[in-house]
Amino acid sequence: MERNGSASTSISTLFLDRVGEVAVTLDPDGLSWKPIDCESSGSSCLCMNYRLKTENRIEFSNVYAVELIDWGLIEDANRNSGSFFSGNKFEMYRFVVHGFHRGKTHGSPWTLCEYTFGHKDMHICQSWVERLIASTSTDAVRPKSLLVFVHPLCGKGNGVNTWETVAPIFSHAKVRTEVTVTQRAGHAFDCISSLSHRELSSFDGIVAVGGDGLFNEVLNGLLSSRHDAPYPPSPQELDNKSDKNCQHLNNDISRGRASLNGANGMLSAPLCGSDDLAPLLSAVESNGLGISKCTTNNGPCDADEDVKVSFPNDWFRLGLIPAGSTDAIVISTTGTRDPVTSALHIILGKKMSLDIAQVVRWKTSPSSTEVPSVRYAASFAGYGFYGDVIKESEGYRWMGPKRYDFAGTVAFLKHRSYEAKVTFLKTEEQETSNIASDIQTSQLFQKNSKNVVCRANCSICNDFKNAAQYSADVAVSPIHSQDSRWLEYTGRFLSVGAAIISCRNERAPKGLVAEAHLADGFLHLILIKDCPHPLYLWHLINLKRGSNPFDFTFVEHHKTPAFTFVSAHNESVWNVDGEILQACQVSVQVCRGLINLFASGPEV
Ligand SMILES: Nc1ncnc2c1ncn2[C@@H]1O[C@H](COP(=O)(O)OP(=O)(O)OP(=O)(O)O)[C@@H](O)[C@H]1O
Repeated sequence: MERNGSASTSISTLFLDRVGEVAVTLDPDGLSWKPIDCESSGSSCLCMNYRLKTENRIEFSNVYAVELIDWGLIEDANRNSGSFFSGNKFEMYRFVVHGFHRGKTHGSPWTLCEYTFGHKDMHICQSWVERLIASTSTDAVRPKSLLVFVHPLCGKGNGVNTWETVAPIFSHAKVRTEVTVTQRAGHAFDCISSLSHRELSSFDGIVAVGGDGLFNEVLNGLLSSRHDAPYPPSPQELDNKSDKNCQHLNNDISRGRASLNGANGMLSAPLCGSDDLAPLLSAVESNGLGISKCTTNNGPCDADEDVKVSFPNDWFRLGLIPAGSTDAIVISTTGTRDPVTSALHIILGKKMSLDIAQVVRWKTSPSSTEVPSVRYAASFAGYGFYGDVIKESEGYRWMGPKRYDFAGTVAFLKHRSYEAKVTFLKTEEQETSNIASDIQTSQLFQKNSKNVVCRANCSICNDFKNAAQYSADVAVSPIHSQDSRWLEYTGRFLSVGAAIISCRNERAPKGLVAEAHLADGFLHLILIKDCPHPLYLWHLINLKRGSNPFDFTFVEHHKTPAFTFVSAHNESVWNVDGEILQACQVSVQVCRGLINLFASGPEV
C-alpha cells in the first residue's frame, strides 16, 4: 500500500471481482477505485482495456462490515464475451467490503451492496482490512452482542423468513446474536423479565423481529422490574383535590355526570375483575421501587459485579425489525418499513431516545386500597373505538393484517360510545396561551407552538438529550395531583386515544398525530366525543388522507405529559400497543427518553 500526497490517503493496486484490476484509493471519508487501463498504464496485470460503468466509490458512513475471506476465485469482466459474469477466473486472497446505498428520496429503503477485492499477497489484504475497519469505526457505539426474539406468526406469518433475510448482515458485521423464536404470547416477556442483571448486561440490546405487539412485550419484559419512578396521580387522588378546572362535554352532559358521580360526589366507576384479558399483568405488579441505578453512562456496568440495570440508562438499546401487520413504531422511527434498513440501523449503532408511556391500571382491593399494575407503551394507548377494534380483531388473527380492516369496520358500524371522565395536565404552553394578554406574548406562543415534524436529528428531541443526564429524575418530572393545571372532561366518548409518537402507518401515512415527537416528553390526547356516524367517518377519512383530523368540534386534541381516565363501563378495554388491557381506571404519564432505540429518526 502506497501513501500518496496527504498522509491520510493511500493507493494500492488490487483486483475487484467482476471488474478487473483497479487502483484503489483510501481517503478520510471513503474508498474509491478506478479500473486500470492496461495499454495506457503498461501494466502486465490481469486487466482489460475498457472502463466499466459501475459504482466506483463508497463512503465509510455506508460501510457496515469489512471481512477477510479465504483464498478463492476472483473474476474479471470479460470484454470479449459481452457478459460480466463469464470472465476469466483467478485465485487469490480476498476481502469483502459490505455496504449499502441510501435511498435517493427521504424515507426510501437502504439497499445492500458488496465489493470483493483480491490480491496474491495475503499481507496486503490484511493491511487493507485493518485500515478499513479503523476508518469505519465511527463515534457510534456499534453493538457486539444482541438478544433477538422472532415472532414466527406475526404479520403474514413471515417472522422467521424476515430474520433469515437479515441474519447474514449481522454475521458479516460480527455481531453475536442469541435468537429465540417465540412459542407463545408472553414468551419474550417471560425470558426478558427473568434475566438477571448480569445476563442483561452481557448484551448491548434486544431486537424484536415482529410487529408493534412483540416490541411491546419486549419493552414490558425489560421495564417491568427495572424502571423505578413515582406513579402518576390516580383518578381518586385527583378527585380528592378541589381546585381543578372542570369541563363537561356539550353533548350528553347530564347523562355523563349522572352516572359518573357517586352519592358522595366521588367517582363511582365499577371495579374491574382482577382476572382480565392481560395475561402478563400478574407478573408486572410494580416491584421496581428501590432499585439502585447503574452508575456509569458510558456502557454496561461491570458484568463481574451484579450491578442492577435500571432505566433510563445511556447504553442499552432496543431494536425492531419490521414483520408485523402495522409496524407503526418502525415507520415512525426509521421512516421506512424495511427489515434490511432496520437491521443496518442496528448494526451501525444508531441511537435515539424514545418517550415511553407508563400506563397504570388502578384496581380497588377488598381493603379499599388502590392497587396499581403497570404496563408500558411506545406508540399508542386507546379506549373506545380503539379498544373495540383490538378486541374484535383477536378472533380473526387467521386473516393476518386484514383483520384490522375487518374489525375496524365492525367497530365503526356498531358506533358505540362510552361514558367516561378524562382529566389531563395542561402544558405550560397552553397555560401561557390562556393568560397571554398582550399581542407580543400571544405571538411568541404561536411561534413556539408551531407544528414541527419530528425527523432525524430533531432539534426539539435533541434539546432534551443534550441537556439531560440519563436519570429517572430527568425522564419523569414528578406529576402532582395538587398542580393547578389539571383539566377535566366528562361525557360520552367514541374514543379516547393517547399517541406517544406520530404512529405513522400505511393506513395513515402522516400518522395519527403528524406533529408528535419521539422524545419531547408529551403525548397527544385525542378525545372523540359522541357524534353522528357520518361525522366520525369524515374524521377517519381525514386521518387517512393526512388532512387535519382535529378540525372538528367533536374532537379535542391536547398535548399533555399525563392524564387519568375513569369509565363507567364494566367491560372497559384499552388497546395498549396492540395488547388488550381491561381497565376502568387508568393513569398515564410520559417518561421522557426512557428507552434508547437503534434508529436515528425518520428522514421524512
Ligand atoms: N409464538 C407466538 N404465538 C402467538 N402469539 C405470539 C407469539 N409470539 C408473540 N405473540 C404475540 O402476538 C402478538 C402480536 O404480535 P406482533 O405484533 O409481532 O404481530 P402483528 O400483530 O401481526 O403486528 P402489529 O402489532 O404490527 O399489528 C403480540 O402481542 C405477542 O405477544
